Amino acid sequence: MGSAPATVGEIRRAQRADGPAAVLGIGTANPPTCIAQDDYPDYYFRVTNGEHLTDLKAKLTRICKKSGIRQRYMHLNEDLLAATRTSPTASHHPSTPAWTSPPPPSRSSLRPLQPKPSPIGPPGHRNNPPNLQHLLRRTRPEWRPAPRVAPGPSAPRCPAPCSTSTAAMAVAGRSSSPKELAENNRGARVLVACSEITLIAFYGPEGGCPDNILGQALFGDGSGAVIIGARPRGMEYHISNKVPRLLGCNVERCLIDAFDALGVRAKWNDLFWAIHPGGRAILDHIEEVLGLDDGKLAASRHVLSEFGNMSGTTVIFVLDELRRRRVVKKEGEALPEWGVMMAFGPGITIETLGAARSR
Ligand SMILES: CC(C)(COP(=O)(O)OP(=O)(O)OC[C@H]1O[C@@H](n2cnc3c(N)ncnc32)[C@H](O)[C@@H]1OP(=O)(O)O)[C@@H](O)C(=O)NCCC(=O)NCCSC(=O)CC(=O)O
Repeated sequence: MGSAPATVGEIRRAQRADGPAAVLGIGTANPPTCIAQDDYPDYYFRVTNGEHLTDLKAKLTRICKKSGIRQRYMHLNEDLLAATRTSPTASHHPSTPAWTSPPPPSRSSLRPLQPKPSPIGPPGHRNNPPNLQHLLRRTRPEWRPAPRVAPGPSAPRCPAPCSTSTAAMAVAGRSSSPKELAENNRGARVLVACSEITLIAFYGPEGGCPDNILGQALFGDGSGAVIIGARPRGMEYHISNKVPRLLGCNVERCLIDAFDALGVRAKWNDLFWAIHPGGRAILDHIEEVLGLDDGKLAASRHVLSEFGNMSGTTVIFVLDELRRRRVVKKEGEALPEWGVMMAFGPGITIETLGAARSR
């Protein structure tokens, strides 16, 4: 006898995610040309042949100073202007350079928009590129599903340019919103991508029309993307009290393997140490099992004391602290040639790196 067929309710429950949609990853990118806000008035009036509009330039300078903006990134730069400029007389305004249709920002003009791993996320996703089922992209002036990636009903439309990312992420109850896609499709990962470029609003200064100048002082180019999915497993700390001892029992084996691979015979007290200070007891156990002298783990203890355990970031702070300590070393003190960088993670994992000091 076969089992009873699944009910419609069971099928729908199986298709849907169990939890609410959440942002699982965030990525941002900007074009490589960065212009300091203090330099912008000179740059703008130079490239637009508007130096004679001294009052307007003074106005832009005042606006820039009060803008709270230190710098902006722009795809449009002087190389692109020079390459696309046609003739000075072809412009709409006498001071406005004219150019043929500039190319859209190429992939290579943006740093890779690799979504950063989120501190929350389903197992196996922390360091892996997500498997995306849906892509929503911002196209002026609306949000639409990208062709072929998210077939089906239209995406929600969010016409106000500055709020599009937020609106596109927040809008609920409409077909094909990221929230709907994520919650109605178990395991779905939705990429919401937004890219803004000032190129289409870049024009020369109009004498007698000071209103327009503000826009030239505010906007910059940037892209952002978020990955939305449902039922991420929130990160919870379950740290066994065996961790310090387990690490203590295994570090020596890891160190031997790391230095054997380098062909280096190391005495532990002859090394410098950058250990992830996961907890004071971990440092105590490692110090004890390796018979390390007092002070060998001082940089790790200092970072733990001053910053706590910042997970993966902590060991970089330790490296920086070692560098700082090297600068203020005592007269005649010999610096170790070789050292160890070591960090721990869930599982339990131990990552070990033997490295030589640069001269
Ligand atoms: C927590 C400690 C500072 C406590 O210091 P001591 O062990 O010297 O003190 P102690 O034995 O008197 O313990 C003090 C109290 O802490 C409690 N305690 C100790 N270890 C615990 C644990 N793992 N979980 C929950 N409670 C714990 C004890 O029961 C005790 O409770 P009571 O007072 O009620 O009796 C230390 O054990 C420590 O540094 N542990 C290592 C923490 C760790 O594993 N970090 C790795 C994080 S993961 C990581 O770093 C990697 C990553 O980010 O991915």
